[in-house]
Amino acid sequence: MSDRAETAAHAVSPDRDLTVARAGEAAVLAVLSGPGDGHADDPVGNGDDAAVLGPAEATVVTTDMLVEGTHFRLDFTGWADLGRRAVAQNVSDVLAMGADCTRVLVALAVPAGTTMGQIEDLAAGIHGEAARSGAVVVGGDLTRADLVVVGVTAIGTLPRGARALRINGAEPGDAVALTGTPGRSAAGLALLLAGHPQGPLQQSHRVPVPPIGLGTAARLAGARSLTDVSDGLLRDLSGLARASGVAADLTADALPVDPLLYEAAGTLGAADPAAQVTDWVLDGGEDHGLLGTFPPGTTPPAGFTVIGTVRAGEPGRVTLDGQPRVPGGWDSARGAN
Ligand SMILES: Nc1ncnc2c1ncn2[C@@H]1O[C@H](COP(=O)(O)OP(=O)(O)O)[C@@H](O)[C@H]1O
Ligand SMILES: Cc1ncc(C[n+]2csc(CCOP(=O)(O)OP(=O)(O)O)c2C)c(N)n1
Ligand SMILES: [Mg+2]
Ligand SMILES: [Mg+2]
Ligand SMILES: [Mg+2]
Repeated sequence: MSDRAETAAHAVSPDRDLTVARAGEAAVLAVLSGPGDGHADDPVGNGDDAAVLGPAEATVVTTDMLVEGTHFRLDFTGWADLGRRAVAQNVSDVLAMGADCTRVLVALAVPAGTTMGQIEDLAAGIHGEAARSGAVVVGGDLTRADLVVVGVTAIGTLPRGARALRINGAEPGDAVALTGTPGRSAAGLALLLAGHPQGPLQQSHRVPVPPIGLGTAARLAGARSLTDVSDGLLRDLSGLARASGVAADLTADALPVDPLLYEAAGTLGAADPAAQVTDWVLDGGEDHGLLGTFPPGTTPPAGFTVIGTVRAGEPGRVTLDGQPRVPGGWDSARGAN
């Protein structure tokens, strides 16, 4: 079979000249993922936060890149924070399977003029964040490029017999629950873009803090589904709901809102501060909180806030106080929506 024919076998877009930006993330990933069923031994193939390689090993594995200009700017983020963030956002996908991270590999591309001091700072961030997560660095790659790219592969383990927490396990009647306060990273980026370099929200943008241990805690508490919020609360909840074949209803009053977001909206002179805060909370992304669903009769672990419920309905549909909400957030092929 020619390369062309193999690609066409699982391509969803008939138009080879379409740009990725026009096609959108879902179409690009459908082509890149191939049949997507994974190896016959694997409890979870590609398509979730991380794959689970089986049968007996139950090894969880995931990879995410940080690309200069797309995910970070070196005038906003120092090298140590960049290293921490690259590890943290990958650990987050391991936690989201109900697992703990044990090992990471780091693929690094840097311009020729990068200094050893910068590499030392990057390494300190990488190893520091790995240690915080209970993981060690076991490999990587180094090459020269015009832009800085930090690609991390994170590996975790699930105890023998433990079930992975998928994005497709939510059922009507489940409570929807979230860790942390969403929107901090997006508000921090807005402040940085407006010329305010220092502050707790800006630091949350530079380095998200995934809740180590809470993926496992959610699994032990009986969670039926789990993901991490990288692209936006609404977008990631809608994706989980679609994969589960259910709808979800959020209650605005139940959303945990960091008061610093109102302060940021004021600093930025937002015309409608409350609307700006809601936008950050619902569509911000990059906070890497854990978002999951818990069946009736279970209690989400400390650190989770219940923000809504799952019901039978159009798969992926999300409402806020009864009103349908179209997710904004981030599409990896397009950028911001
Ligand atoms: N280049 C690729 N080839 C194959 N699968 C991919 C590729 N990029 C992403 N995927 C898969 O698509 C799904 C969504 O990816 P992504 O949006 O990066 O997940 P996350 O938001 O959890 O980091 C994941 O299951 C991932 O493994
Ligand atoms: C300079 C800059 N511009 C814009 C953003 C906003 N941003 C970039 S990627 C992203 C979403 C997450 O990225 P993605 O690669 O889709 O992560 P994944 O879902 O794979 O974990 C957001 C909100 C940013 N972090 N930095
Ligand atoms: Mg994820
Ligand atoms: Mg990813
Ligand atoms: Mg991710």
